[in-house]
Amino acid sequence: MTAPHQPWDLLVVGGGTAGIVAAKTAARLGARVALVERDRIGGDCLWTGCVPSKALLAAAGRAAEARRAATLGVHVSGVESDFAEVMRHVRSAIAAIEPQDTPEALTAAGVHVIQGDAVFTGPTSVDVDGHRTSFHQALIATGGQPAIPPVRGLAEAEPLTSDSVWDLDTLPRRLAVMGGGSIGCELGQAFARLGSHVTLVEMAPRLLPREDPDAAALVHAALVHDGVDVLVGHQAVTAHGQPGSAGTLVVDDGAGERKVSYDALLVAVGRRPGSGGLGLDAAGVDVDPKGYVTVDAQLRTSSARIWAAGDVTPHPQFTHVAGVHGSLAASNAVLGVRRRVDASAVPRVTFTDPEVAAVGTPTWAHDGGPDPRTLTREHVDVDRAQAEGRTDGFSRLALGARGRILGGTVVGPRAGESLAEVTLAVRKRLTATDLAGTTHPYPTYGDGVWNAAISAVQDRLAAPTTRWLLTGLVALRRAWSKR
Ligand SMILES: Cc1cc2nc3c(=O)[nH]c(=O)nc-3n(C[C@H](O)[C@H](O)[C@H](O)COP(=O)(O)OP(=O)(O)OC[C@H]3O[C@@H](n4cnc5c(N)ncnc54)[C@H](O)[C@@H]3O)c2cc1C
Ligand SMILES: NC(=O)c1ccc[n+]([C@@H]2O[C@H](COP(=O)([O-])OP(=O)(O)OC[C@H]3O[C@@H](n4cnc5c(N)ncnc54)[C@H](O)[C@@H]3O)[C@@H](O)[C@H]2O)c1
Repeated sequence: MTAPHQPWDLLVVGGGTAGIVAAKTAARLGARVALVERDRIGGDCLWTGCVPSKALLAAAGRAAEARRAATLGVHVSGVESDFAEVMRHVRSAIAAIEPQDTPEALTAAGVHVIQGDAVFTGPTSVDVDGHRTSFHQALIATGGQPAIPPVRGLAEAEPLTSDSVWDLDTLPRRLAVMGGGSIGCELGQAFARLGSHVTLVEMAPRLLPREDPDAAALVHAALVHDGVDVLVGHQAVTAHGQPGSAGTLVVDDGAGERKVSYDALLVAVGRRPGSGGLGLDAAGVDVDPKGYVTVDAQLRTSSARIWAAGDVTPHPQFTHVAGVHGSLAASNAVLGVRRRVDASAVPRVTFTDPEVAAVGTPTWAHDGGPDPRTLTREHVDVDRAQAEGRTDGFSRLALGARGRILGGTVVGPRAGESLAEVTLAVRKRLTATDLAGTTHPYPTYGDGVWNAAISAVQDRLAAPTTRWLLTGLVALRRAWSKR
């Protein structure tokens, strides 16, 4: 291995989104940068996460659209999906995006790529497959892996995870999914729409436990409409099955056990951090009890020259967070500046149909707290939704003092796009009046958020003092007009 510039200004461990963005940022700033990746550059998002899941959802969505077209008077007969072709589409989406993330692309951006497994040997050095490399600053961006919960027989059954589900070449007739979070709901809906009989098992009392309950209820209804057997409040107790073959999952809702037979079992109950085997003790890097690398607001670890970003830290596990944090940590590391993480407006989208998009302060009472002040525009009152026959959604804003927009939840087609302005509003501390005074194009789903904001202004106009003032002004004007 050649190591022309040791010690590196920045050595990045992990070539997923956090590592790639960090390495490119540091190189752009003029630093001498190396990135170590043990597998494929691109990480979870490109190979097994966002890209394949959204490509699969797109195919499944087309099938659902074709079936739903009859409600608008368009009759499409014989809708069939060919799983092998669908998976070809998934792979072609990956192939189209991959060139941005190849070793050659990184080299062209000024990053030295080292293929291998990195292990820290001290606070300023790593070993990559036995070769010592030293650094002034390093960034840990090693992501995570799917978690397998300690359910009897589960590990032995070798279930599918979000890592391996993409290797399927035939559609499972019966798919059991453990976990009703983002992955479980997205993939459960996609497989159901493509023709699997899906049973979704979630131990919490509702799907998407981190989202507004009204949003979760709409997703639940949509999944049931797609033919998914949704079992909320069910804990998996035992799995009976051999690797790669049919089996049974025994689930319990507290009142009794029930057997779910499957041809394939997908486990989607969260991820664990990829901090094991990295030699973090030797580097003086602390992890929390769950194994996440602890970082301060500048993304510095407990070791002065080592930083961390992405899924290996306790921050929300999203590609956009990994990228923004990778860039921030890299500039702090190589410039010595003190940029801090801004957690006030981190948007998230679950790409089910309808989509669930949310940002900022929750739009529902949570953690035992009081109901927040919210304003909701149901999509039955949004003209675009009516025109498209897609009224299963809403736009909801959480407001603080003087109408400041603190958060929002949008549910509906392309809700993630509608959320962009709410994210900006939260980050820039805008008020409902700011949003209400901004002309929105008609007819769009954005009308939902706009009209929620307008109703906040209308509520203010209806307050007794304002009402009294306005009535007085109108009366004066009337008197003046009569002169
Ligand atoms: C099914 C699924 C769908 C998702 N959909 C979305 C979505 O729609 N939107 C969204 O925002 N997020 C989504 N996510 C989450 C998103 O994929 C992750 O948050 C993001 O990819 C994390 O990036 P990262 O750089 O932190 O880690 P990773 O992408 O996991 O990269 C870590 C890299 O480090 C390498 N590595 C680990 N240890 C070592 C070592 N010792 N030496 C060298 N290299 C090492 C690994 O091989 C890997 O390439 C999804 C995730 C899944 C699983
Ligand atoms: N659209 C997106 O942005 C997107 C999509 C997919 C994944 N992701 C990221 O990937 C991460 C992992 O996704 P995930 O869906 O695996 O995790 P998650 O944390 O979103 O959901 C896991 C779900 O599994 C349930 N669960 C836990 N143990 C269980 C058990 N033993 N039996 C039944 N249910 C159980 C939990 O109550 C929870 O609802 C997410 O945190 C998210 O950040 C993002």
